[in-house]
Amino acid sequence: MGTVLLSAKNIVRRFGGLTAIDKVSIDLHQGAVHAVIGTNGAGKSTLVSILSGELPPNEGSIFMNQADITAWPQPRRARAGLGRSYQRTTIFPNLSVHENCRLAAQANKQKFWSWASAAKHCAYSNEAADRALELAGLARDAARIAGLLSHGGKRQLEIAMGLATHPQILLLDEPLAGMGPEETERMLGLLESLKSDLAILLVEHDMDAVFKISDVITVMVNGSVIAHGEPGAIRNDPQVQTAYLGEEQ
Ligand SMILES: Nc1ncnc2c1ncn2[C@@H]1O[C@H](COP(=O)(O)OP(=O)(O)OP(=O)(O)O)[C@@H](O)[C@H]1O
Repeated sequence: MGTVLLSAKNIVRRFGGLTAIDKVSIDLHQGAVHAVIGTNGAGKSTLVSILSGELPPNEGSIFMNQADITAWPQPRRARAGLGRSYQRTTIFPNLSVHENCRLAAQANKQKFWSWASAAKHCAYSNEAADRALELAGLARDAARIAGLLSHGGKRQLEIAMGLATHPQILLLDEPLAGMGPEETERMLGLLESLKSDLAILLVEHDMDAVFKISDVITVMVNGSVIAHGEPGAIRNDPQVQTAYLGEEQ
């Protein structure tokens, strides 16, 4: 695995009396898909929100390329190369696929003079959108109205919108939710093709997909990490089998 691009150390997050994240540490490496799995309510989405900067941790630190970004708000992290996709679809359904990507690129690169120029004339964001659609396998759908894409196509578009911001790190929260087998295969192929340049964090309930695509897996139960390692080791870990995989079977 490549360099550590994002590192979180001893993260704690409480909601009132509930400790949703309890001293969780995680390193995301370039060229690797790092899955975080766990039972419902284990704290996976909370962890993603803390890494992306949408929620502050109560304790712990987050580093990106060795800079301490714990106090950075979400837009600053995004500009520095931290992209995320969401559990719910977040596209603009009435705009074209290309326009969605262009706006994502433009929003991430706001300059004070951009208020005065029409977005469609912005060369930077047009190029970023072209590149993202090419990478995400959506170039042929650029002119289609986003709301008319299939469910899988919309999830692909969300990844393309993330890519339009030129991320180094991509945080994906259940990108396979609601997908059929063919769409899942396509998405896994896409993640595989993207991963050499990126560090990818994948929160996902589809265990077949997780074990197929991940280089490293972290298993969470009730806010704590109970195991961390390569897929083979995780599959055979008795504690994981009891706490989580056994429950699935
Ligand atoms: N904003 C909030 N306010 C209060 N409690 C919250 C909030 N967000 C999450 N929680 C609680 O924190 C715990 C962790 O939730 P989280 O959504 O991170 O789990 P998860 O592992 O992503 O679950 P799932 O797999 O069901 O999406 C849960 O008990 C949840 O109810």
